[in-house]
Amino acid sequence: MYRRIQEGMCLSPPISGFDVFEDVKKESFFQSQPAMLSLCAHLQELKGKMSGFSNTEVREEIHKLLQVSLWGNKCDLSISGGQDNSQKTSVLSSLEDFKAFILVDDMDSLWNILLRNRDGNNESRTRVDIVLDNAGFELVTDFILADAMLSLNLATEVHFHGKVGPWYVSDTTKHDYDWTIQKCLATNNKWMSKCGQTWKENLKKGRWVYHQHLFWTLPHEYCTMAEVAPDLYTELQKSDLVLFKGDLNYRKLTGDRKWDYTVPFSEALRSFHPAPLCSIRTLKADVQVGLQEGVGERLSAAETDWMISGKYGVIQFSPVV
Ligand SMILES: O=P(O)(O)OC[C@H]1O[C@](O)(CO)[C@@H](O)[C@@H]1O
Repeated sequence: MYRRIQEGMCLSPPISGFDVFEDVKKESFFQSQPAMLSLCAHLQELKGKMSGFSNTEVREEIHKLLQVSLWGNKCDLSISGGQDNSQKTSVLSSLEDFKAFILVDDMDSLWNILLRNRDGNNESRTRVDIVLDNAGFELVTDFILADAMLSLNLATEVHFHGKVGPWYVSDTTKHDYDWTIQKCLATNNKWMSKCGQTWKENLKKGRWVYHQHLFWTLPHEYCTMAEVAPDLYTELQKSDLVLFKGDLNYRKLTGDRKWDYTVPFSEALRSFHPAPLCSIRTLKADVQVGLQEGVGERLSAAETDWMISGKYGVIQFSPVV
């Protein structure tokens, strides 16, 4: 359907470059602004005190921001049919309450990779890639996470991957990416504006890099990437850690199959192992692997819509196997 819409636009010059979802995406950004402001203030405060942080404190902070980025994935405009689905309240203050809804949390595995950079010598490089999902609140949570990873010396460069055109209503395009940074920079809130400034500089200095590839809007499951888009697979192989945001990425990682809940994530990925990777996803479609014995059955008995409501989430890691 999204390709059909895109095709319709492409065949209608002079509006072939028009994003039919632009207005709802912008509206969702503005409606989430109070929640974004509190995150930006939190990040700047963190930067002010992090020089004396122990590794344990750094771990705790980055774990918090990973969870913020996870819950940011609740805000997509395809699950709400384009209706307001913005973040109205600060996520940070709710993290403890939300913990029970994280079905898999592989933070330890992520930490082992990120710690290598922090403990390494100045010449070591750690590249983290983020395969983006929704613009609006979720994108800002991804920026906050990426900024913190650089500032806390857990990574040296972050590469973002976006869509070539409008997709699943709110998915991030290059225009959304640049627009969001520019809007943050131009706001009259000092913390948000400072964030926007840093993010613009990160791009200029090559600490942040934006990529786009047609593959992300093609129907292929990711285990075919090496064959269908070898250039993209080779690009991901340069990464130390690839974070896949959102539900649709999870469906394509696991091939949207009816896996048993307990099948290991690495197995469900089949031949897709370009680099260590992690899915950060709230559940909106009926595929889930890597659960402890009995968890899926227990949830199914208690809540018929647990796999599609966006209430549950995973931070699920796979090493290169
Ligand atoms: O933005 P996300 O997290 O990838 O979610 C997209 C998901 O939303 C839906 O369009 C509706 O729930 C799913 O079909 C799709 O997997």
